[in-house]
Amino acid sequence: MLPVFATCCINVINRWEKIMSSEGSSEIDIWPEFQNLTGDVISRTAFGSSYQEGMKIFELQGELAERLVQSFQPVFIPGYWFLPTRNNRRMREISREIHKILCDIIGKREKAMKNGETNSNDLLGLLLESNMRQSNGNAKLGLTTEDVIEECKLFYFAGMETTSVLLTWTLIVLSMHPEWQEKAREEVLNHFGRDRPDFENLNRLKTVTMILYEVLRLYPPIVLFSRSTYKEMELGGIKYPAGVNLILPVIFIHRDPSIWGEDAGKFNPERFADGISNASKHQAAFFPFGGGPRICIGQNFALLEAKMALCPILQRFSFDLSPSYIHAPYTVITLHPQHGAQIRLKKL
Ligand code: HEM
Repeated sequence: MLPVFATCCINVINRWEKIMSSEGSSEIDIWPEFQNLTGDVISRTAFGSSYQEGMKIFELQGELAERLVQSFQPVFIPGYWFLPTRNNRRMREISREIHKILCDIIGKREKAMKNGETNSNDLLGLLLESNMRQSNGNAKLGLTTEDVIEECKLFYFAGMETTSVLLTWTLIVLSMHPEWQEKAREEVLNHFGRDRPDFENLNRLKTVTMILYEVLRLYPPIVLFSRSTYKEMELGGIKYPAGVNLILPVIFIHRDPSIWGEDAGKFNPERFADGISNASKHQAAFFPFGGGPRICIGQNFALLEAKMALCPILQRFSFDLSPSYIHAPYTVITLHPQHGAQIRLKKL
């Protein structure tokens, strides 16, 4: 995984260096840059050699998310989603296109695996291999192709959008707080100098980890998620029948002064100096990756990828906000910068 992260990050950094002016500075909207980066990473880790076909999926999923949000009505009209409006038709078209790309990738891979022509060191290979082993020729056992398609779609969306959002807000916030940018750079240079980061030392980056946690607290990529009661139960002194949908408003809890103190709205990574459990009054108050049995399976992947991307950026550039940047977080399933994230980079 780490070589994949490194290759993708270096491609981005090299491109940034190429577009620098002769004075060694330039303005870049890092939001699409990080979407490309995390799309590239997830395509390669999910689909290995078929990553280029996979890249098309993330463009389509981005459009699907935008259209899904557009389709929410101020007033709920039952059956609205089934009407053949332009938006609904396009959404169905996109879903069919994603389905077809995934079917083609899976079909090719299954054929190659049967012929012994491929290894299984990517997500798709692992899913198909474990499926073949489990079902052992019995089509009724194991995952169906549809199951594999759904797993790939989930992995793709969950893994790409969220991490690109995390990286984007991190650079924005470090531009707003140059003192923390400097602290992070110092730590990275102390550990790695100008060299490529290695796995062992990436896990030892304390300041960078505190910064990432504080960004996840203030700008959680998933601002809310839900749970349903499967039986009658009492929560906080209130009885709920089965089937009630409960919303967990991550962003509100992450910014609640009664939990985090009076400076809850301020960027202060120092609060995580003694770990997550000592950062607030309630251990479970920090939950950007959800919780319980359905907690995000990609949290270590995401944090490692974010650190791997931040290191070469801090090693090679200093950065601040462009005057054209407008701070406007808004939600299109994940928490986006509404007008982009224009950053001025300066070569070090
Ligand atoms: C900053 C990055 C990320 C954030 C903030 C994030 C957040 C979340 C959240 C809030 C959930 C729902 C958990 C729950 O219901 O308790 C989730 C689920 C999930 N995430 Fe992530 N995620 C991130 C990165 C990733 C990555 C990189 C991958 C894959 C490589 C991934 C794969 C998944 C999957 C497959 C699930 C569904 C798990 C299940 O339902 O059992 N996520 N994520």
